[in-house]
Amino acid sequence: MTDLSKITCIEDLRVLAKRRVPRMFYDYADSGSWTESTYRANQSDFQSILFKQRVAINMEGRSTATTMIGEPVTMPVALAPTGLTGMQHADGEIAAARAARQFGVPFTLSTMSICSIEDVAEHAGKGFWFQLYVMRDRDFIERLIDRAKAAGCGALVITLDLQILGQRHKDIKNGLSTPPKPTIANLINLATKPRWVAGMLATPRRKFGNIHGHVKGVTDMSNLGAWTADQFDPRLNWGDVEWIKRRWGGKIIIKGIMEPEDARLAVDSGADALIVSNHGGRQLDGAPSAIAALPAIVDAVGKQIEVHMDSGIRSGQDVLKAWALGARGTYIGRAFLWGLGAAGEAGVTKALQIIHKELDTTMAFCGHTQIGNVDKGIFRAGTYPVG
Ligand SMILES: Cc1cc2nc3c(=O)[nH]c(=O)nc-3n(C[C@H](O)[C@H](O)[C@H](O)COP(=O)(O)O)c2cc1C
Ligand SMILES: O=C(O)C(=O)c1ccccc1
Repeated sequence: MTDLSKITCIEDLRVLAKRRVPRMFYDYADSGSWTESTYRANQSDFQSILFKQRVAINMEGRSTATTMIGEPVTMPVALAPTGLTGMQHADGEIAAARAARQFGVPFTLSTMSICSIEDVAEHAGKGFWFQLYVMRDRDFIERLIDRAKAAGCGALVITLDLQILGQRHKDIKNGLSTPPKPTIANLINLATKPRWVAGMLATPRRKFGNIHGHVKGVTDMSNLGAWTADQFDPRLNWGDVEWIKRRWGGKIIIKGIMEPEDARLAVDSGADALIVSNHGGRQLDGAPSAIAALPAIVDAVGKQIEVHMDSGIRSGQDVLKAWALGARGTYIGRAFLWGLGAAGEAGVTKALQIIHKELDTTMAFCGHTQIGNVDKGIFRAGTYPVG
């Protein structure tokens, strides 16, 4: 067991993950597309918003508990769907789902996970959501939807911002694939990651669990970029959301909205929530940060639909800022992936503990004890909105 007692912030988890995770998979997570300017803006725009410090207000009896799409959560934070999570750590999706369940926050499983829906279902709690990527093969998508339903997933998160893949230079240079190819460079790098290798040798799961063995003819996914270009449906549109919603029959969350006009279409689609997101800066480089895009979307549709956000959250302070600007839920991607890479399930738990403590303490310093009462009044005038 790793001693996590000196780990005090998400940045510490990132540094440890970088040491323990093979370079190809560390780089895959810590990448944005092209110049990575949107990836950077996601964080720097959070930092430019300043709090108003209040004093001598009773801080006792604090609570960060609320609901996301009616689901009780201990704080408005869910684990974002992330592809290849089981390559950050052996059986990574199971580890993350267990940590989320224990903490009382939702876990979202990506279509592109290593552990399958069925693998994870045994370990996930009530907040087990499935993220859908729409492929050209509609029969496969229908089966995927049915599998998520059979596994008891409480919401379907439909991602609309990845019909094609934003180019991430490092993935191409590293020859990203799962399992990694036995090249000299990879073998040399793996030799420096004994914990990771030992974990992987103890599990059979190294390929895409929702896809391998479920789609006829799909065996070679070693070139992920080429495979995505081949399989993902570039014609995806709002009409598809309609048939998916009908087939699913449960709660729907639309992921990847950055503009009020698309937010209105998400409302029209009958979704229960939308996620303001630029995919963690991994798709359209040059798009604004998600925290900059959030206020206009809350203004446009916040009374009709639950607005969530992700992209750039690295602390509980960021969660509080998003909440105060109207996000009724947030998602963390890298923040939990780094915990996972650093120390498996315990590392994800650590990430959640860090974020919860930062959220709770900052709320108190801003003069509030109940997250439900927090609004824009916690900000210094002139430091928001950003962008
Ligand atoms: C390594 C990685 C893989 C991802 N894979 C998916 C995915 O399979 N499906 C999806 O909808 N979003 C995916 N995303 C985007 C996340 O769901 C989320 O929008 C993003 O990570 C939020 O930004 P953050 O990492 O700064 O918190 C991925 C993000 C990362 C970092
Ligand atoms: O890497 C990603 O951001 C992502 O969503 C994805 C896309 C295609 C395959 C695997 C993951």
